[in-house]
Amino acid sequence: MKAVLALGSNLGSRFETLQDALDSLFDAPGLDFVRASPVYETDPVGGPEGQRPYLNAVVVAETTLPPRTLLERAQSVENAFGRVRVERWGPRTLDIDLIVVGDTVCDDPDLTLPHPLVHERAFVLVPWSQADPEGEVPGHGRVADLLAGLDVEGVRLREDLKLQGPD
Ligand SMILES: Nc1ncnc2c1ncn2[C@@H]1O[C@H](COP(=O)(O)OP(=O)(O)OP(=O)(O)O)[C@@H](O)[C@H]1O
Ligand SMILES: Nc1nc2c(c(=O)[nH]1)N=C(CO)CN2
Repeated sequence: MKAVLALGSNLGSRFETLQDALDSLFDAPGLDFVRASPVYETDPVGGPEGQRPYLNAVVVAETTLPPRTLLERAQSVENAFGRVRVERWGPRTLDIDLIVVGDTVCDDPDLTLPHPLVHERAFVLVPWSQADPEGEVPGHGRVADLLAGLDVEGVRLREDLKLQGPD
């Protein structure tokens, strides 16, 4: 089944972190790379004032893994790359969200699918629509239609940055 994962970083070497995270996600069996979106520089949504912009991208994959196993994989990659020792409890350099996993719908606090905020997040929907123009959010409809109602001004293509498929 198809899995769509969203990657974000707003601290440290943001692009390097995204590329390393992508490579690690596909380092073990059960998850096959299909396509990475372009990279976008995006205004932070929510959170504390004065944050740096994020780099965001979306990865489309095929998986045989159950959604929870995929979440564990994503979390272990987050833990491997996701913290810098700037300060204790310092902010994360990497966030990986599961956006959709096939047509799985679940409403557990540990794993909500589709991701509960995807339909309002231009920083996910813009890259997703580029990587997968036919994408759909179960229960919400086509990515392209969801995007039509959103303000995309804070989401800027970084043509100079391109994620490679996993080594
Ligand atoms: N679809 C999902 N993808 C990733 N994590 C999820 C999902 N649904 C629920 N979670 C849970 O959310 C928690 C992650 O919280 P975290 O602090 O990373 O939120 P966040 O990524 O900062 O915020 P947001 O959820 O708004 O993107 C994890 O404990 C995880 O179990
Ligand atoms: N632009 C942008 N804003 C965010 C992001 C993100 O990835 N990009 N992630 C968040 C928590 O998951 C909160 N806000």
